[in-house]
Amino acid sequence: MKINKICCIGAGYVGGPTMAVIAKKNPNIQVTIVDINEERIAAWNDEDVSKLPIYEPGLAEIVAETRGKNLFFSTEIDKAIKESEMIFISVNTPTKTYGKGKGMAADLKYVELCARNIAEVATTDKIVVEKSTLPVRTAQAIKSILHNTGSDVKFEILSNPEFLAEGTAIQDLLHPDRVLIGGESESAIESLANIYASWVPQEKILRTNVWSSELSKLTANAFLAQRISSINAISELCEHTEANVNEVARAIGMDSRIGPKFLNASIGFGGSCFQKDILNLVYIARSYGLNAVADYWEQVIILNDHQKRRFSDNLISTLYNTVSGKKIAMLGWAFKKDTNDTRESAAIYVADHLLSEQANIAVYDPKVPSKKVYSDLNYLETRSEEENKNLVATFSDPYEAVKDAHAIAIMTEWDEFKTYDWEKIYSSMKKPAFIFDGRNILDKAEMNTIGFEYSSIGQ
Ligand SMILES: NC(=O)c1ccc[n+]([C@@H]2O[C@H](COP(=O)([O-])OP(=O)(O)OC[C@H]3O[C@@H](n4cnc5c(N)ncnc54)[C@H](O)[C@@H]3O)[C@@H](O)[C@H]2O)c1
Ligand SMILES: O=c1ccn([C@@H]2O[C@H](COP(=O)(O)OP(=O)(O)O[C@H]3O[C@H](CO)[C@@H](O)[C@H](O)[C@H]3O)[C@@H](O)[C@H]2O)c(=O)[nH]1
Repeated sequence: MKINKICCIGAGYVGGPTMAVIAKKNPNIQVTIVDINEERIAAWNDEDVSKLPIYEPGLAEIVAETRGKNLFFSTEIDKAIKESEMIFISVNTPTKTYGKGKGMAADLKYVELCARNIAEVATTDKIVVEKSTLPVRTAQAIKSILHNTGSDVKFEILSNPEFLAEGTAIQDLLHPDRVLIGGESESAIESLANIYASWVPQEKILRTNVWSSELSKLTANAFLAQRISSINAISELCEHTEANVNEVARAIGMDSRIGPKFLNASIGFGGSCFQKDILNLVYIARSYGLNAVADYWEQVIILNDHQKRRFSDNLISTLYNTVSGKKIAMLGWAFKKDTNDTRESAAIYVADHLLSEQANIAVYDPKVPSKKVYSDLNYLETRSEEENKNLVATFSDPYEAVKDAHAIAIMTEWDEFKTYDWEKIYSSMKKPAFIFDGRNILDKAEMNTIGFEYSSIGQ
């Protein structure tokens, strides 16, 4: 099928950047991104591209170049579905918070709503592309909804999982390691492959069956997260021996079979994907009675929770076993650098623990707005919104955030933290002045020379 018009349902961290790059690389295809969230669409349409709802290096430039030409953002979902030959479903698939599979399975209600919406309004044949991360065999459910409309409209379903990482989304999209397309219909697969072929070499476009494609996405995330839990497990052992986790990571990473990437010990991984997708994998394995498989992958999450808790426990015990009434400055709130996304950020859980110990928390993050910090904490429902308001303060100037603090906790590896005037910071803090570097970004010897009591992960 020749594709002239694409619709993407879901203007989020995946839909926005992915479609912007598809539009840039395919100027003859009209791409419309739709969403039920009016505020989000309005922000995508803001004349000032620095106000886009998502911060990603390079994104604003591409939106400025393509928006209004062949890239459009709209809330008119039905119209966009009707007009397009190809529809991407890129809505959120969070962990279920209710009913069967609560806390484990992926909640597919948004995906199902999209399928029903497409089934209801489509009057011409469509290729429907699963861009969201979905459990194995979800395409089957979408197919069943679409094929039972009673009309003679034909639907082909493809799985095309996205592998971009936030903070590097545009570079990942422009230079993907691979593009994965799972499907039954060769012509539908080639229609989608042609769109990517505008900039991705053919040998990097993999074609598989639908289920391999769906499972590959969950597996890739499980393997990546497993590496982090593995190095984090070793970091704890390093802290009890004379070993240094950075040196260990470097030494093992030079083995070409292991490789150097994704071996940074940390306060634990965050983000909207790793935990959700592994829990989903565990749930699927258990639902087939594969308990050994489920237990194996679940350990990646257990270790990650342990790592976050260990960080806050260590902070409290180092501060003479109490943080009550003490000011703890948290540098960074996003789950990683170069994004304004805070979903599952370790900072939220560390702050919550410290607040339960009656600490006063001062937060500075270069990209996360103040109201997001409060909404993340309020969402946990550990204490009243008023208490969170009283105990937590947010700052737009890092030097103000750290003033009179008993300790600094580095939660995100923002590059700017390395460039701060740490002598100035030291002189403005309470003494002894502690730094808990959850990202191993500062130089221990330099911090000790300034006078800080410096501790990091696995050193
Ligand atoms: N964030 C990432 O880095 C990343 C990377 C790869 C894959 N994924 C997967 O991609 C999917 C989307 O993730 P995201 O981070 O973009 O989510 P997101 O929450 O940022 O965006 C999803 C958007 O879908 C909209 N939406 C929900 N239901 C809708 C409906 N029925 N009609 C129209 N709009 C609807 C929401 O309003 C929201 O704006 C998830 O399955 C996720 O696992 C995410
Ligand atoms: O060596 C490392 C690498 C990462 N992290 C942490 O791990 C989390 C996730 O980081 P990253 O994977 O870079 O970002 P995401 O945007 O979550 O991307 C992951 O999740 C996406 C959603 O499925 C996938 O598309 C990507 O391929 C996959 O990397 C963050 O908290 C990082 O700080 C570490 O602690 N140590």
